Amino acid sequence: MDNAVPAVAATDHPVPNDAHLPADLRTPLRPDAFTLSEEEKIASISDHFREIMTLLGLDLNDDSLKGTPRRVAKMYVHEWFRGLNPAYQPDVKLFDNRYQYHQMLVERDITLFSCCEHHFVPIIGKAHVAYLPGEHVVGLSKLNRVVQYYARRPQVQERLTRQIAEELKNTLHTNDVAVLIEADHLCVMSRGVNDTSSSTLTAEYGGAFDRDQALRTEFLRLIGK
Ligand SMILES: Nc1nc2c(ncn2[C@@H]2O[C@H](COP(=O)(O)OP(=O)(O)OP(=O)(O)O)[C@@H](O)[C@H]2O)c(=O)[nH]1
Ligand SMILES: [Zn+2]
Repeated sequence: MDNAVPAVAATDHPVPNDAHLPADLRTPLRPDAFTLSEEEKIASISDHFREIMTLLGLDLNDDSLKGTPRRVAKMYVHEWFRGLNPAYQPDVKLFDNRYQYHQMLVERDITLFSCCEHHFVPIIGKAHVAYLPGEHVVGLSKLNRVVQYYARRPQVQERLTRQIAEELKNTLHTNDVAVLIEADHLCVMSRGVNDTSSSTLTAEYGGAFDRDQALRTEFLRLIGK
């Protein structure tokens, strides 16, 4: 269950997030990012969100509104931004490639829900990932979990794309990885330019996908591009 919350405090995992990624790909975090427990973060975010609602002029005594600050705080910590907490880093299991399957494996149309770090509104789309198996194959759902872990943070699409690709290279022990993301940014659709028809595509190609145009073309064909 993606949204299940393990009974651990953030302080149980005081390792810096993304330490295994190249420095330019790490989500910018404060050194004290993991000193508060999840419950302490929820309590404090809730207080601050109550203040925002009050400043907007809303009456927090209203039956429908009074639970909103804590609702939003829980949503931020447990759902939208759970990927900031290394406790939720997926445990990716590899299996021996007993079948000697060495062609491309594509996991396409992975549901992607993220949040624009400039406006804190949703980014909604799909990720398509592919790799060339060597000695090992990966459990399929783990590809979706890696996408979701990095998506559930304040993001820009370019960094998200490269974080997923880098993580897959590390865990699958191969550079032969492709990631393509197509997404709608609510900051573009619902405000600012108010464009509801444009969408954003980003791609990262590693190893053979970078070198071999035919392989890239095949990947794009398999995901329907
Ligand atoms: N490169 C990139 N830009 C993004 C992403 N998400 C949002 N943005 C852009 O971030 C930019 C922030 O620009 P600003 O000019 O500071 O913000 P703004 O005044 O709200 O800009 P407008 O959206 O044009 O109204 C905007 O152009 C957004 O479209 C993303 O994933 N990648
Ligand atoms: Zn935005």
